[in-house]
Amino acid sequence: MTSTQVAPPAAYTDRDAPAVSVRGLRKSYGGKAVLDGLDLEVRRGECFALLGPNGAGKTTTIEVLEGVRRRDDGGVAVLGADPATAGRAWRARLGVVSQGEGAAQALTVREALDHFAAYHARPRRTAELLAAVGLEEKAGTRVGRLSGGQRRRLAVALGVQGRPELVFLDEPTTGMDPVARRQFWELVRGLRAEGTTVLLTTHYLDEAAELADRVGVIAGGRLVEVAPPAELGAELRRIATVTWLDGGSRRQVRTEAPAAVLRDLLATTPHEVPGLTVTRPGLEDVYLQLVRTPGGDQ
Ligand SMILES: Nc1ncnc2c1ncn2[C@@H]1O[C@H](COP(=O)(O)OP(=O)(O)OP(=O)(O)O)[C@@H](O)[C@H]1O
Repeated sequence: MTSTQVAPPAAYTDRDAPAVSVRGLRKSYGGKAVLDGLDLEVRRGECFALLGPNGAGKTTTIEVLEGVRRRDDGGVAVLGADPATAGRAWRARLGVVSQGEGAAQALTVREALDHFAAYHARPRRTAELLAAVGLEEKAGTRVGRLSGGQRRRLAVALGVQGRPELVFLDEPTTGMDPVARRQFWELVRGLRAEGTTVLLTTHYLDEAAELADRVGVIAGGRLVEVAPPAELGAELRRIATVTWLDGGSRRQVRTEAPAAVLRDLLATTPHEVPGLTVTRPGLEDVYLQLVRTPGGDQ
């Protein structure tokens, strides 16, 4: 590995230092660069959502941060340590919900939670976890018999069982039904209220908007933009679209000054303007444009 060794300065142990700090992260598979100089900072106590198309490198990034994947180059500090060399004490401060299948198929849900509780110094109570992820009725069911969405719920419960300072959630709600997703959102809000730092990946933009203090979009191997969800793509959001019906046909104007367009329109129309709407791009529109930019040639 040619990675730049980040010698964490004393400040990194400070509660005010970022939970995650990444500079110039590079990773290739078979000569093809997936991460091409990615910079990322996650502040202590925030919920940060990593967005990006399939194959953009979100899981690769998270795995490098968890210390389970080697990087080719770049400086990485997670809770003040380099994940490539950090030890068990550091790992105990992390919670991980990965995309993979869990183990312990033969145990019941309750047995699995009780079993893994022994690995933590201060585990959350099994009953509390079962309630938090809505698996109380499945407590006596073998893990191997759970549905896909129920397995995700169990994975989330196991990921937060040890009261981690920083939790990585890689597509945590994939396969969950809408009720379970909302339950999960409550869980994440609770974690955040306790001061836990959360780094999650998701393809659900409503989820990112609901949960994240800031979102980052990966495209073309880099983070192309970082902002609070409502401010992402501020430039793109300046353009409003005014639409209305004119003699049965639909008219549309894209403008940075919708009020002026409306004034002109109302001045020339004696009655109501049929079908009049003013819209601005939402998070999804902005996201789609960001991942289509030259930086993110997906
Ligand atoms: N072990 C590996 N060997 C070879 N290529 C890999 C390996 N792991 C990932 N890749 C490739 O690297 C790219 C990034 O994969 P990664 O899983 O990080 O993307 P992602 O953003 O998490 O995607 P998704 O949204 O689909 O989960 C993909 O093209 C993938 O095929």
